[in-house]
Amino acid sequence: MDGVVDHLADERNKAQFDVEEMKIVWAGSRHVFELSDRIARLVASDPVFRKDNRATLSRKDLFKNTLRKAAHAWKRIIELRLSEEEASKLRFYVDEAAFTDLHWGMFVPAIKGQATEEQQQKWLPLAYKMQIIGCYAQTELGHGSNVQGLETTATFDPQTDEFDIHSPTLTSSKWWPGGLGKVSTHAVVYARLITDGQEHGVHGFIVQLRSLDDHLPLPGITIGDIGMKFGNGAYNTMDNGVTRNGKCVRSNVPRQLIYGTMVFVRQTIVSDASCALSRAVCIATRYSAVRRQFGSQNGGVETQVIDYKTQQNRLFPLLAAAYAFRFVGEWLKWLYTDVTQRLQANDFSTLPEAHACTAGLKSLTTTFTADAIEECRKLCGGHGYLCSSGLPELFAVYVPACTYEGDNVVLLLQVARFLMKTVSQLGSEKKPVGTTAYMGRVEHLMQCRCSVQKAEDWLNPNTILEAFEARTARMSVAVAQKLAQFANPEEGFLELSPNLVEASVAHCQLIVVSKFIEKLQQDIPGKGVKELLGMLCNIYALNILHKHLGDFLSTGSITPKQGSLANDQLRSLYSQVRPNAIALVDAFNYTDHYLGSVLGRYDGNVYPKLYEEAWKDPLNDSVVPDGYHEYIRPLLKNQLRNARL
Ligand SMILES: CCCCCCCC/C=C\C/C=C/C(=O)SCCNC(=O)CCNC(=O)[C@H](O)C(C)(C)COP(=O)(O)OP(=O)(O)OC[C@H]1O[C@@H](n2cnc3c(N)ncnc32)[C@H](O)[C@@H]1OP(=O)(O)O
Ligand SMILES: Cc1cc2nc3c(=O)[nH]c(=O)nc-3n(C[C@H](O)[C@H](O)[C@H](O)COP(=O)(O)OP(=O)(O)OC[C@H]3O[C@@H](n4cnc5c(N)ncnc54)[C@H](O)[C@@H]3O)c2cc1C
Repeated sequence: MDGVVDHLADERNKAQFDVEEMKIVWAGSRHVFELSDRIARLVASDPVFRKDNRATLSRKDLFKNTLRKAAHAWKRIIELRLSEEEASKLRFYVDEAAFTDLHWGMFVPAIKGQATEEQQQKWLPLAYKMQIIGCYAQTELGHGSNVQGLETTATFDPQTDEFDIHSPTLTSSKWWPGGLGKVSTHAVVYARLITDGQEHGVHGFIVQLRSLDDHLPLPGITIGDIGMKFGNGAYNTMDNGVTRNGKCVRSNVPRQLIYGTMVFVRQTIVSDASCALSRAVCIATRYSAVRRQFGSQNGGVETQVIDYKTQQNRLFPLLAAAYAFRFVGEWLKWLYTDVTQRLQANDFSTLPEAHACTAGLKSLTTTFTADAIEECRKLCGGHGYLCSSGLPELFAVYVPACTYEGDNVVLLLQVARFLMKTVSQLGSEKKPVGTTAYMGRVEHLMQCRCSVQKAEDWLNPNTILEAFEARTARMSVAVAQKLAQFANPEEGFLELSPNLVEASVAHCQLIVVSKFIEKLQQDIPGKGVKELLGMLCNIYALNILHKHLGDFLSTGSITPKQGSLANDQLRSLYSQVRPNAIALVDAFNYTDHYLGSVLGRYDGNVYPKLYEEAWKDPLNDSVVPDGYHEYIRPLLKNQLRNARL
């Protein structure tokens, strides 16, 4: 900030905690912080990675520019001999949806997780050196959610020792896979395995799509892009593809791990939610401190909009959620690593829980984040609607996360199946463990009474936890009892699916709250850091309680009076967080390049930069617009004539 006026300096001076230590907590470790900081600056200082022109480029120019960036990123990775961790951070800070996301994020993990040793030895070195580029081709035009309903077939021909991959219908065309449309040379294709005329369910196959010499599709394969997607710029940097296949390569697949790549990616999506959410919150918080409206007396300064309680009531729960998702993401990563190690030892016991947690938390965090980005746009008033605020593009790029890698409702129904199974086993030998361990105390949770008598009582983590556990246990048991009344359980499941989804949401919210509370039990150094995190944890929990008051009241988990006291406590917490708000978003350590927002600039110098940015629009290249002579002038002349008549 040398030589630059910091318009947010007063705000930064108000902070009551050690921001540098908070940065380490946010990053996860000092090592990750230092690495991220170094790579973020490297990307920000490289002109090839500029992204301020995305909204105005045509689809073709946008796409070519993405290819250029991806090639440049790879060049820098090789030149600088970056490690896998550094390379993945570099792609993260380049911040542009591209085929590389699918190559590194799904193709490589699918081979690592599902291919045999021999197949891995053949394909992984090629993929690691980007001598082949891969994608994940599961979804078809006719089926996405229902994976068992995929139509593409893979028929083994013993004579040639090959699999014939065939899309027999229009609806069996692979439709959506990122990178497939224009770039990928290979794909992991999901298809129904047929041997000796017998079907064996859906399996993954590594398929070569394009020639490595001239990039033309191999014989029998038709490929293209599926067309423009939501938002200008945004996800249109990605080629999402359609193929219809002819022939191809080899098999792999240990049966239980077919869905493993989805578990892996859902886990990464939870961490990613905290990134997208924190980014939107950082923009809205900084701008809310800069923006002033009303409240001036005797010509004095007006009120910063961040000081309005309504602004705090909308913004601070989002800030708290960014931290909450960060910590639950850390925990989920641990859970995923643990289940992977167990699977390698043929221990499948924790797979259902890992599936339920990744599916449920993916759903919860992406739904919340997509809504929150839109809320941040509104929190920035009119200027939030400008592309230069960074928020429209962030929303357009982020919102499909509610759909890809499993539609969020479909995923919650998976959690519901897991919950109902857990409830049905209560009282049996099989004791609930892990995230459902609280169900083991179901008798207590069904009748316990919340002890809160005054607002401060809501600051006790055990009180919060018990209220959340009682709410979830009671909702789950109630829907399980209703299900038991149906002669056909599947029919009951369909009929009661809205209730089941609500119970799943409650269960997932409980996981997030409990993991935040567990985080606070760790040793966290730095003046005031733990105190601030404690406030955010309480805001996250009490805001959910407030928003879902109906659940807590209808299950009798709390009384109306206790609900009202929770709200009083929330207001008090907002006042305590207020002086720390700017420092709490500074702790995300985002560069202005990564934020990509005039409103969220670190120095708060919003107005001159907004003005400057507006003049850069191509429409302002000429004072009189193209089209004046064809369309405006004749109109004006006609009006003149009409007026004379
Ligand atoms: C590091 C960088 C990361 C980069 C990330 C880049 C992101 C880029 C952006 C976009 C990429 C997007 C990619 C995609 O979208 S890929 C396509 C994703 N598709 C889906 O997610 C489809 C969703 N559908 C399903 O997952 C399933 O089919 C289903 C679970 C909804 C339906 O299953 P069901 O009807 O129950 O039947 P099954 O026979 O299929 O299941 C039986 C049994 O298996 C359990 N189970 C299901 N899924 C899993 C799983 N993933 N893991 C473990 N177990 C699973 C299921 O619960 C049943 O169990 P049971 O009740 O005990 O029998
Ligand atoms: C940007 C983007 C990138 C993608 N990238 C890839 C990729 O790389 N590779 C790939 O293979 N796929 C990819 N996909 C596809 C994606 O995985 C699917 O679109 C997703 O899984 C949802 O499936 P669907 O489209 O079949 O939705 P549908 O299942 O058709 O959903 C339509 C509606 O029906 C509801 N619904 C469906 N089933 C049920 C049920 N059982 N009970 C209640 N409601 C139900 C859903 O909630 C939703 O409201 C991508 C999609 C997008 C948007």
